[in-house]
Amino acid sequence: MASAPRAPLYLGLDLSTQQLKAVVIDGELRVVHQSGVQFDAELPEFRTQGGVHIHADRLTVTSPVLMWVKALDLLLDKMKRAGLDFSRVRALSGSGQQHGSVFWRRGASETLKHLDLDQDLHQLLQDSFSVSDSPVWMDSSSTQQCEDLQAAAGGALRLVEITGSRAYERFTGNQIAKLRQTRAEEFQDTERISLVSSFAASLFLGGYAAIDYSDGSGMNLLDIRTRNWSEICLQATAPHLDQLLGAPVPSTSVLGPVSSYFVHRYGFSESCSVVAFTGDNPASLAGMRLQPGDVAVSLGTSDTVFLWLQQPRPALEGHVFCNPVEQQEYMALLCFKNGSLTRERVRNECAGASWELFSAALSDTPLGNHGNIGFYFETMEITPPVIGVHRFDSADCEVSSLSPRVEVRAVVEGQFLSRRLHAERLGYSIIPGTRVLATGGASSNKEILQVLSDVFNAPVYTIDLSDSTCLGSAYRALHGLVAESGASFFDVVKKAPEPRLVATPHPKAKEVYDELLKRYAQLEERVVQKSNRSQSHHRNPQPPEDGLLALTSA
Ligand SMILES: Nc1ncnc2c1ncn2[C@@H]1O[C@H](COP(=O)(O)OP(=O)(O)O)[C@@H](O)[C@H]1O
Ligand SMILES: O=C(CO)[C@@H](O)[C@H](O)COP(=O)(O)O
Repeated sequence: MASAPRAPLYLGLDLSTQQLKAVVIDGELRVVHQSGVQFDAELPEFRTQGGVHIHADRLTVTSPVLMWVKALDLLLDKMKRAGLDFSRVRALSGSGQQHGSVFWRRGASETLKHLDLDQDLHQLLQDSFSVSDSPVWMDSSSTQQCEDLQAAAGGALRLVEITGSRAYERFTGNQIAKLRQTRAEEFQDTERISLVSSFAASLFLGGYAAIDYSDGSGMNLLDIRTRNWSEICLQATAPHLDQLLGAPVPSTSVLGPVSSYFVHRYGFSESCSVVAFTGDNPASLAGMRLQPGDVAVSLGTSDTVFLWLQQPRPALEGHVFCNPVEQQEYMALLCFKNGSLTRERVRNECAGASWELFSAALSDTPLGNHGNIGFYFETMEITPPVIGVHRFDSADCEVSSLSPRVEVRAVVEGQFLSRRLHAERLGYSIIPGTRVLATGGASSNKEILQVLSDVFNAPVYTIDLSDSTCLGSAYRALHGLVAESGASFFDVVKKAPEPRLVATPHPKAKEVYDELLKRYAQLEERVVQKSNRSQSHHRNPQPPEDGLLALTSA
């Protein structure tokens, strides 16, 4: 049934690595509109590949901040042309790729307050950023700053206890420390630092938006228990950093009404509320209505595995974030950098650049791939932190190539064995009744999901949209309006359609993959040792005190 012509709508956005997307839902939680802007294809003037620029050192990875602004201009124009009545939007929220940072130049807050209706945002804001290329989550160039932060905090484990993660190169605090040290002038000229999520919220607010607890947990700066910036981490990162960041807020906070620029230019209502934006993985948790016991596997640019956590469980691998929908609880996350782009590269080389042929190769090859196992860490991986492509035959001998169809199955099986291995190492296991909820671009591929189901030996479910981040943002917008009065997120979204079962494990899956997982673990150890040996050959470093040699980049 269509919604009444004046019935309220809720807008959810996602500013991710490769695109900016929007979903609009009505009060019955039905999707009434979807739009998107692909950075590479629709904003070619910024010359990005997969939404980013990889610098000559292969470690520094950035995106042009004005590309993101221009994408918002384009997206809103598209939505207007498609006939979306913005005046019905009661609340909006959004998400951004995690960890990325935006550096606002002195005076930018005044510019944001007085936006001229007749100009596009990207014209109005062209001088508003002290750093034009924002560091993003794929960056792994801040190894030194990670070591410094861990030393200041009293070791990696102590940092985990405070912030939920040991020091990671892509985490915002380490990127800020690097920028302060290497680009002092730009840093001096900075008035405010946003995450990608709070940056996007600032555009809608016409003023600086607060960072929410959940995305703030991906910075190595937030104390995830007190939900305040950690003094130790702030001091180790940059002077007066709390002023540059502003105070963090609960993820359900209403930050204020949409700015008059959006009211007059696009017809938003003056009372449309902007609810705090958060990270894309936390938003995805909301979009899939993940429950304790479920395991989410996101197959976007990055692959991530995440779960609902009642209490933080500190570990040197993976992350604990504040939960985006239940303020006193948490979520755990593992991130893998070599996800969709690696599958795409193998598709291009082995399956004629066609997902249909890629899927056919998966269907035509047997579970376990005749014992062949592959590691495809084409760029410096996060979990585990190694680089290199390695293929092994059934006798564990390293081989230089595999036939195209075997290579296709090797990349997908290898990735999912790794997701399962590292999730199990953190203590998470699939038990009868566990649902694996898949999302992200590659979750539209049934054959890939069949391999996921087989490797995890568990049923895989999806929601109707492969894009749970936008949907989660729209749900969060709706919840934000009533969260203050104590309404729970799950009560507000109880009418949402249940996830659908899309794959069940093959009867032989357990036998095949329990065995293969053991071999995968041993071979991964070999690959890590080999990579560490070649790194120490290049750099000859002293082993760090806490044994975290893995932190160092190639
Ligand atoms: N049919 C498909 N099979 C496998 N992967 C796909 C398919 N369609 C899209 N993808 C992958 O989805 C990725 C984009 O995922 P998405 O979640 O939209 O990215 P992000 O949100 O990180 O920008 C693409 O890089 C592409 O490799
Ligand atoms: O670094 C992480 C999570 O820690 C990534 O998951 C980013 O949040 C990017 O997300 P996608 O664009 O791949 O969805």
